[in-house]
Amino acid sequence: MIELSHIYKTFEPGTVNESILFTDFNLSIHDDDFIAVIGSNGSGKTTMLNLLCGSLAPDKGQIIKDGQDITKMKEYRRSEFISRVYQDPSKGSCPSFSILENIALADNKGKPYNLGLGIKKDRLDYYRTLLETLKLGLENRIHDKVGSLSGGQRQALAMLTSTLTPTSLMILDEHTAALDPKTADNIMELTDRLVHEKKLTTLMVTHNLKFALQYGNRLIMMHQGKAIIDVSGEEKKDLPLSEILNKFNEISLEYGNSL
Ligand SMILES: Nc1ncnc2c1ncn2[C@@H]1O[C@H](COP(=O)(O)OP(=O)(O)OP(=O)(O)O)[C@@H](O)[C@H]1O
Repeated sequence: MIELSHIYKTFEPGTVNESILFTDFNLSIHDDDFIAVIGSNGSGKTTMLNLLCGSLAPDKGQIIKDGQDITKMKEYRRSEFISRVYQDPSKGSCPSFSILENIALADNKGKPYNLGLGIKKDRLDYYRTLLETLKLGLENRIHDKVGSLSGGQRQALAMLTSTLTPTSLMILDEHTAALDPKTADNIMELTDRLVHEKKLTTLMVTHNLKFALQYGNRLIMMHQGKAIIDVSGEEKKDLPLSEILNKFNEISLEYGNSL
């Protein structure tokens, strides 16, 4: 379990641009959670992910993993057990490396490794088998540079590489937002399959309400640094789209704009 406990975060405190975002924010992510996070722009979704990954420190509060306080743990150390797939497909892989090199690098995350030593035949066969599961024909292109792949292909590869080694939390940061609708559907199906096959604890931020309702066991809606909806199980399954749209309308009305 990973917890954000009594988190406070203010940006640019004491200046005219001061922005108080989190005031005693709490979130417990359980091991069997696949959480879809939705919310208005500026509601704090990315900041929440950054706090979990360690790219941002809270002003007050703790981040706890399985009872251990990791608040002060550096981001690179947390990356050993937290993986993140970004909105921009170019962020999840190295374009000047081949597909094979990218997979080998991910496979050897945290281990002393030298690309010059080469990749053993049985490992190569294993990587090909993994690539076959993506059903994109990438297993026949293992020596192609990743920079030559489409956004959808790169995102599929990023999903594969980020789940190659055991991970305690997979963070999906609007990972389908830059893809066309059909490719986004395919990546979501792949995501769902990997989450279930590997029993991944997953936190997915999305602006796609269809995906948020269709996938995951839990749905959280953020607004102004608070979780204004947090439903799971049957309650999530029964949640009508109209209720979410009404909430968005209420939020929007606060700012003087109805949907
Ligand atoms: N580094 C920063 N400096 C100043 N303000 C920031 C910083 N990062 C975030 N904020 C502010 O915190 C608030 C929440 O931002 P955040 O990016 O977490 O929202 P979000 O829910 O991810 O939005 P979006 O859906 O637009 O991506 C916003 O008001 C934003 O301007």
